[in-house]
Amino acid sequence: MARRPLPRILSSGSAHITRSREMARSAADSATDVLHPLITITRGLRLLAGAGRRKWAATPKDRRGPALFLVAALVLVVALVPYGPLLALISVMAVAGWQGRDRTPSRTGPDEAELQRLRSLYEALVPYFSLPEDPNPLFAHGGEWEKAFDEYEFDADGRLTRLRVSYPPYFMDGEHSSRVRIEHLMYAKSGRGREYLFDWDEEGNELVMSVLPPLPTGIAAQRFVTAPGETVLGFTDAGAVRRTVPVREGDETRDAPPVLWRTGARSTEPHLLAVGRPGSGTTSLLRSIALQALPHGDVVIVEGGGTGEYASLDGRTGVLAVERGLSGALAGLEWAANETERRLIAANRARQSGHAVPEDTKRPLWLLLDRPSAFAHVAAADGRPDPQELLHVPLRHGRAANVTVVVAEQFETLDALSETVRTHTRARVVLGAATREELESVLGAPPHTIPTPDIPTGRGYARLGTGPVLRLQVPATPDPYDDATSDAHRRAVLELLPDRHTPLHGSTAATTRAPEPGPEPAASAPPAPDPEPGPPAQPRSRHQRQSPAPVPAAVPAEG
Ligand SMILES: Nc1ncnc2c1ncn2[C@@H]1O[C@H](COP(=O)(O)OP(=O)(O)OP(=O)(O)O)[C@@H](O)[C@H]1O
Repeated sequence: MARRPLPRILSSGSAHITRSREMARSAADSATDVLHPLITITRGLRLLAGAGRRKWAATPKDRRGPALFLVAALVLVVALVPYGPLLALISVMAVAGWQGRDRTPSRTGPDEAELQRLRSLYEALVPYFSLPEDPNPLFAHGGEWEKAFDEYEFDADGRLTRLRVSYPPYFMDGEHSSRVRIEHLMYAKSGRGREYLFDWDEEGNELVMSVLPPLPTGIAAQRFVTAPGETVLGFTDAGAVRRTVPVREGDETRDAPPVLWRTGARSTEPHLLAVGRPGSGTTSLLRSIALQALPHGDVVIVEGGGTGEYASLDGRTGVLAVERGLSGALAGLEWAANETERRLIAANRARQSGHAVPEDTKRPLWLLLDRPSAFAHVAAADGRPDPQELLHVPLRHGRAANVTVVVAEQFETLDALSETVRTHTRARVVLGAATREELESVLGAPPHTIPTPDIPTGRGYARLGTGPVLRLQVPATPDPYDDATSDAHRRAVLELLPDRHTPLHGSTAATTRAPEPGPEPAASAPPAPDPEPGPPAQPRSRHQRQSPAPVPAAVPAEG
């Protein structure tokens, strides 16, 4: 797949380095070619010298004198014979050249163990790829596996890394269950613990199985080079996407293939749902999205888990609220719904009167909800609406109003998500361990790989709308206040956090971390929307509501 070239400013540095590397490599190759005979003779001389040393060491001491005498006599004879020294030199060089020759045996095919693997895989596939009525079966017990496996590669440990299988045209490769059976069998026979890609060519009746290298886990949160409206969800395989972006990994900068999610008015998947098991990394994904959104937009965070994992964002410029309680969540989301409507009306009026759309309707607003299902039960018990109901307007009309909704939920509580959330979140991510059925139910299509059983945190799959299912590794974006976070990652996240717009006092910090014990006073909710599109009611984070603070600088201008 052709890659879109990077902007000159970004690519020129790395292109220069690549050119220099290529020049150095070709110079080294030429030098090796020229010096090859010398290298061979030197290696041979070294071997001869080593053999001589060993022989000398093995010679008993009482025989060393006569041996030395014999050698000296030989040298004398050679020196006296016409052309003796020259002939001796040529002979020594010839022997050294012979001794120093490259003796690595060139492999011409698989060894016995590898052959056995291929044979047993072939035998295992016979029941699936043969029919009793076939007079000339490609797959038959004791048949010729070479005809079915026309390309194969093994790694240094003798395990298959690539295999091209030709199969009979009557195999139902269009049926998902038939494919899955073959993929699981080949996975089991080729060695577990690695991730395999299965590429079915239905036209050519061929299947190529290849081992995928693990996705790099060393990329941490950083300022990614993206266009406005693009968010890096994570990184994927090199051939799977057309773009690359420069990333810092440790001390190195390299180009990596990102999974880019486009939001805003032209997005076809304006909202995202991320699903995973506990500890799979969905909170880190939301944190990563928030850090990328904040330089250009405002963020409202609703944390159903109530564990304070977004405390580092609380009170930062652009973070309009971090809500952990039901009342706060309801207030924040009600404001967001009103704000979406206000933006729509303002933009509509401007268009109708032939004016430019007001700037305050363009600033991206992000609603990040981590486990909103946690509120459903409390809300029902308390006779209050489920906060998810308030997502109806942002989800349905958010695209035109630059409002983006991101929901993270766990598999166990996925049923608690409302139909609106499911319908309108067309960008999907699954992180961590998941069965094929679970992956398919969230992504809408099965992945083409079978993942390893021990998946690193933040590893999963992404699918944007009806696009392909992509492998995904989310950049490490841990909670900088977590003691378990490494110094490098803490620094990386702290560097990206905007300044605080209000000082965080000790008592407030405590309350922002603790889950809300009960319903908050209704007074904390933002005022009801104005009948006319007017100034938006601003939600504030809990500490702001407790101690009235100046309206944050990042709050959209009223209009
Ligand atoms: N992409 C990643 N790279 C490295 N470590 C990660 C990544 N994502 C998450 N982690 C680490 O894994 C742990 C769990 O992550 P996180 O809290 O994001 O998971 P979660 O799915 O939200 O789980 P929970 O709901 O139980 O908090 C944290 O210690 C976090 O730092």
